Formats: sequence, C-alpha cells, structure tokens
Amino acid sequence: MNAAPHTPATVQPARRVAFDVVSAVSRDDAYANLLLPTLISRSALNTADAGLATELTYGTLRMRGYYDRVIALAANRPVTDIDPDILDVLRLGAHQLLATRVAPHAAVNESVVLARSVGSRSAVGFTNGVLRTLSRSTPEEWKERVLATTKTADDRLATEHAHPAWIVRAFRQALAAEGRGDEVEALLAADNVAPRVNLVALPGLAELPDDAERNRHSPFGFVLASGDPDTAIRHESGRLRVQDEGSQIAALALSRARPIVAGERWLDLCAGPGGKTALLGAEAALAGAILTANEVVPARAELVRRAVAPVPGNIEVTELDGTTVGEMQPETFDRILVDAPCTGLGALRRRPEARWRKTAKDVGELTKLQQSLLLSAFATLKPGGVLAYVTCSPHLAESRGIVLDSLRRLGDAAELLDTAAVVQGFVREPVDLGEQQTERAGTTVQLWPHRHGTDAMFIALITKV
Ligand SMILES: C[S@@+](CC[C@H](N)C(=O)[O-])C[C@H]1O[C@@H](n2cnc3c(N)ncnc32)[C@H](O)[C@@H]1O
Repeated sequence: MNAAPHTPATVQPARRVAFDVVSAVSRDDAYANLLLPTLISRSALNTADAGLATELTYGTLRMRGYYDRVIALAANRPVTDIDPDILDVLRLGAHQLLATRVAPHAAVNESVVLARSVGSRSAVGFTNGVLRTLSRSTPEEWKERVLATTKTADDRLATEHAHPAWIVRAFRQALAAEGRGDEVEALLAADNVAPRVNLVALPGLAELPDDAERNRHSPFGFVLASGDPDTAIRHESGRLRVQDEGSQIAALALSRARPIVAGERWLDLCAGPGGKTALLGAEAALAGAILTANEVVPARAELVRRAVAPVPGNIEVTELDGTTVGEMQPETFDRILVDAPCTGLGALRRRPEARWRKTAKDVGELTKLQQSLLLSAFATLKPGGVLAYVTCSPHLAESRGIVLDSLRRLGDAAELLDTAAVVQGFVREPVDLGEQQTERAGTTVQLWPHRHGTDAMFIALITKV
C-alpha cells in the first residue's frame, strides 16, 4: 500500500468534526448549522480548531457539486461509484487542496488518516491516489479541465459556482424579469461568500452600539465592527437580535406601508422562529397596535414566544394552521405578514448545503401552500387593511407568480400597492430595484445578495379594497 510517509496516527479533532457533519448531511439530511455547533462543543474544540472545522464543513458543503466534478476526473470514475464515506473524505480533501491554505501534504495525509478510520485498506490507497493526483495540478488547471467538460453556458455557470442548473435557470429568469439577466454570475458568486453576522436593534427598545457599522438600507440594521455578536445580544437580553437586513426591510414594509392608527390589530401568520415578529412587535408597541403571532409547528411557536419576550405588548402566539384562519376569523386584522414557507433559494449563502437538498419539485408543492396561505390571510384582512406577502426566495413561481395568481382570483377586491415606493420611503439609501413591472399601478420588491448585500427577499404589499 502506498499511504504517505509520516501519516499521523489519529484523526485531528477539527477534521473529525467536519467529516462527521459533512457525512451526516449526506447520509441523514442533517442540518449543518444545527449539528456543527453541537459537535464543536461536544469535542471541546479550541477557537482555532472550531474555526477550522467550520471552514472545512461549510466550504466543502457549499462547493460539493464542483468538487464532485473534480474528483470524478481525478479518480477517473463517476462519484456514484465511490463509497459514500470515502467520497466525503475526498470532498473534504479536495476543499483543502483547491480552496484553502492548508499545505498539500497535510491535506493528503490527514485525509488518508480519516479514510483509514472510516474505510477499508483499499479505500485508504484509493484516497491517497486520488488526492495525490489532485495535488499535482493547480486549482486553476482543475477548473479549466472541469469547465471543458460542460456542455451549455448554464451548465458552465452551474459547475463553476457550484449551484444546481435548475437554480441557475430560476435565478436568471427572476433577474431577467427586472432587466438584469446579466447579473446572474455575480449572484452565484455572492452565494458562495458567507455573510457577516447582521443584527437589528429593535426600534424603541435598543440603541445601536458604538461600534456598529450601519446597514446601507435598513434604519435599524448593523454589523459589529469588532466584538462578538453573541456577547452584545446577551448584554441587551434579546433587544439586539441577529437578523438579515432583507428580513428587516420586509417587516418594515408592512409596518411603514401607511401611518399606524392606535388600536390596529396585526397578525404575523407564519411567524416561526420569530425574527420578523420581534421587529413588528417593537413597531406595533411604539404606535399602540396589537400584534398576534401564529405558527403551526409547536416547537417553532415556542421560539416565537422566546423571541418576543423582550418586546412589550403581550404578543399572543397561536398555533393554528394558517390556511384555516381566514375562515375562522374573517375580516379581523388591519395588517398581516405572510412570510410564507418557501424553498429558501434567497438565503443560500447562509445555508451551504441547502442548494443540493432542494429540487425543482419542491417548488410545485410549496406554491400550493403559499397560495392558500395568502388567500386565507386575505380573508382575515379587514377592508382597507394591508397584507405583506414575503418569501426568502426569488423564484418567480413562489414570488410574483403567487401574487399575480392571487390578484387574478381576488379580482376587484384586491389591489397591489406600490411596494417599491413604500420601501424607498424608509430606507437609508435608495434601493436599486432594476426595471419595475407594474401591475394595475402596483409594484413588488425583489432584494438580492449581490446587489443589496441582503438575502434575496421578495415583498408584495396588497390591500383589500
Ligand atoms: C419563512 S418561515 C417564517 C420566518 C419568520 N417570519 C421569521 O422571520 O423568523 C415560514 C414559517 O411558516 C410555518 N408554516 C408552515 N406551514 C404553515 C401553516 N400552514 N400555517 C402557519 N404556519 C406555517 C413554518 O413552520 C415556518 O416556521
């Protein structure tokens, strides 16, 4: 057997953690953002090792599709013919060799030790051989070779930026709808850069800290120039929260759609885990509105209760199926947020494995639920009230498609508001929204990671005539 000389005897703890997470994601559909912190703490990794484990895990999961194409070339066989555990070892090794500063001999040797702990003797030799082949060419040479095997322009983009081709097509269509189809590559690249931790200071409840670097658009959003976000959040007992800037803009689009009259009743129909509820609750409390939150999954409803604990106003949290609320409580609320369950294609930069888990089929199933939640919300909206339909997906079927279909079904009873004008009215800097498509004088808003530095949130404000 030709295992490398000087191979360490045991698997380094950071690499063990990274492998355990990557393989649990491949095998058991585990969520890396939940499992990784658990395993880091169980293995008592120091800060440097925790950083290494995080980088190896997230980098490998994010670029998995690309690494598989490289591995197939280096191994001279399809990755489906490779033992799943060994394939995960190779993916971690490929990430170290192609995208990190880990010394090539260390990347190969550590991978061989890992392979020995999970595979047969022949698998150890195979791992050694494939990674040595890989280490003999530069990352640029591998990229050239892999891209030479692609057949279409979209396949090339999908391969280079490690996105499934159906997602590339969906992104291109959504960008083309606003005359910006040529931005698709910038969007794919933005998805591969982990964003800094973004926070919100709940209005009326917390001040921006001294070392806050303010968000470009959200009046309450910031990142910390220095210091640890967790410490700042603990210090402010939840009045500072982690929240993407796009989510803040979506919640504020509803609360700022028109002046608030004291005593208004608001509903957050799909509230879990409660990020937007907390911001809406703070806005409601400032103006004397009464917020109810609803979330059908009990464990997530519990997270909403925790999220709103620091917010005044006794926010009630119910656990109803949102699709039934319209029938049960007709014409009850003045403002409603429908932050619908969606594919989450707008938040891929924060969920590295999500792109490989979703399929085009998920879109069809979700649109049925989205449509019925929107129609139920419209039924529980008072005449003259405002509803915000929001998704963290730019897929046209989940965003504009649902809105246009609902407007068609609701006829003269519903009107799309000028959502873009509402958003431009409260943001700190004007938002570049591309070409606006108007629908009976109304507009929608689509935010983008590459253009706005936010998740790709979609927002449509609808009123009941
Ligand atoms: C996109 S998430 C909401 C995120 C939340 N607004 C926030 O900012 O933290 C959608 C939520 O809708 C919930 N949901 C799914 N089906 C539902 C239904 N039929 N009725 C109410 N909530 C539902 C999901 O459990 C999930 O928590």
